Amino acid sequence: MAVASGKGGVGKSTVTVNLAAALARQGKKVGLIDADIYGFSVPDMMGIEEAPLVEEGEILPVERLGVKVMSMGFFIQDNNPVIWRGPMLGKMLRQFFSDVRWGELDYLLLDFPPGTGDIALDVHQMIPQSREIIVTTPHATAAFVAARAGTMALRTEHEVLGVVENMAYYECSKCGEKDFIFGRGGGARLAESLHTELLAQIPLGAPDNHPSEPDFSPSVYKAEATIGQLYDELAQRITLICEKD
Ligand SMILES: Nc1ncnc2c1ncn2[C@@H]1O[C@H](COP(=O)(O)OP(=O)(O)OP(=O)(O)O)[C@@H](O)[C@H]1O
Repeated sequence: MAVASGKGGVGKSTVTVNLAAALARQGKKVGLIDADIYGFSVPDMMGIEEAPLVEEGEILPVERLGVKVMSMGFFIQDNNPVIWRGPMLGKMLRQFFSDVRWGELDYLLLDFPPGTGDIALDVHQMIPQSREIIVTTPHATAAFVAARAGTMALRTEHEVLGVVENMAYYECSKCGEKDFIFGRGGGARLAESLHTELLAQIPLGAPDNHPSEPDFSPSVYKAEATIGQLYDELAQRITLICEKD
């Protein structure tokens, strides 16, 4: 299941790690590939500091919050940039499928790089049966650019499961009033243009986590938080769609 976006910075990685954690909370066996090879951020978002172990020539994914994670970030020292051309990226990604001991999984999530570049195309060709979730903000431009990522999925005959509108609104903690800071309706319009569903609207808000907590994951909302519950509902909707087939 690939998570894609048009523009960068709309929260695609945040949605991927939280959806993965929510699926794991439901007892699903979940893997996550950080396929954003230039802009990897999943290890940092999940607070993973350890490197994966290698056993009998296979890489063991790092497990966090019940999610098995693999990222280019595990093989890069000191936050150095990845300076590779397209074919190398595809090769690396292929290794994430072939040389990693995933074990049995119910869901393997892929955090795509933004846009419709080499990696997105590689994955489309590598796993033709993959399904896709498109993340956008409510802003008209973000939704317009995201439509291209959605159209790419449709052209490569990937099923689009639906749209997640992130940063949909800000809810005042005192009066509960919703403020639609980035505009309204981008997610719904995008879903309509792709003939799919608007799966969730996630508001603005930082996770309430502290480094002293065990398994500290800076970008993962707790299950009991309002946004954590929205991710649980998103995970339920997705399992309903996927498991009815
Ligand atoms: N609902 C939200 N509320 C508040 N901050 C958010 C929310 N969603 C994402 N963010 C923050 O916005 C920033 C961008 O998010 P993220 O890295 O997930 O976006 P992205 O689309 O994956 O970016 P890129 O395309 O550059 O990889 C991060 O700092 C993240 O913590």
